[in-house]
Amino acid sequence: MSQNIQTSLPEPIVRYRNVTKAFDNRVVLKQLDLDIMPGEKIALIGPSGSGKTTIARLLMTLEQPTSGTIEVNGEMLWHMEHKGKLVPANEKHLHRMRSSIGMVFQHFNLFPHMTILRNVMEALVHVRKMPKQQAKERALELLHQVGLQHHTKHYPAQLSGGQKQRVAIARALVMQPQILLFDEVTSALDPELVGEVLDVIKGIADKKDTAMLLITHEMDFARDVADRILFTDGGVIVEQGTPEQIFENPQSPRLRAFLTRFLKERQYELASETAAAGVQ
Ligand SMILES: Nc1ncnc2c1ncn2[C@@H]1O[C@H](COP(=O)(O)OP(=O)(O)OP(=O)(O)O)[C@@H](O)[C@H]1O
Repeated sequence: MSQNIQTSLPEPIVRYRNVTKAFDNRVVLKQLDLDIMPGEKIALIGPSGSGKTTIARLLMTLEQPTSGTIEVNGEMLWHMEHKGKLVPANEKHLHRMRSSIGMVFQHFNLFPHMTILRNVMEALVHVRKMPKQQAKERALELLHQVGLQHHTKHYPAQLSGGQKQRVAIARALVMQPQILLFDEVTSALDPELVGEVLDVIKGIADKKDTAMLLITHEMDFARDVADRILFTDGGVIVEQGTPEQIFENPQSPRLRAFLTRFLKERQYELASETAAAGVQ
């Protein structure tokens, strides 16, 4: 007797279709097609100005596409149904869609007048309308997870850059987003603080089934964390693949040139660090 077993592939949680973005007639993203699967970890690499941040800002509703569509969980981000027709999204729709997406920025964006605990609780209480005690418990759990359980009463100004960034990560995680966006989260940090933030992100990537879009210039980190790497240049995805494919067998001349340049810069940095250490 044959059994009719139906296997259905999971649906992407994010779907960019033919998305173009122009600023003042200057096209910075060209006809982007991208699916992000549930739990998938994607690293976006590429030269400065290649459109990486724009990809994330479009999803975060900080920018609107010039053309094309973005769907989250099968629902249009920038459009909504009204009387059976698709109409431009209103603020309420955008707000609801945004609530399943978390973002961590380069410059932390913490509230300076609030304690670390309040910073992490704030959105639970005011956006999710969660009772304060429950929000506090959830926030404390997250602060523990990022290793800041002893700093809950401190203010952002009392923390190092790495600690501030870990608060920002806890604040994004506390909302239990389906997808987390990290935009160059270590590029404003002193080199000695980079590792602690990358370790926290790696820990989250290993433990949680949250999808992640990581924009990074840290190639070793991208290799460690990502399931898939996208290389963008000139507003298009030039090449994509597993970390092994991208770093060990790059196909396009643009990606090869980018990686070569990156390696040279890295060697130069290492040589400078070694020379500086020798002088001390
Ligand atoms: N609000 C804006 N107005 C005008 N131009 C913009 C705006 N935001 C981005 N751009 C331009 O769009 C292009 C792509 O920028 P984007 O920040 O997406 O690149 P990126 O790959 O993230 O670069 P980086 O690695 O330097 O952050 C750049 O040329 C940038 O100057």
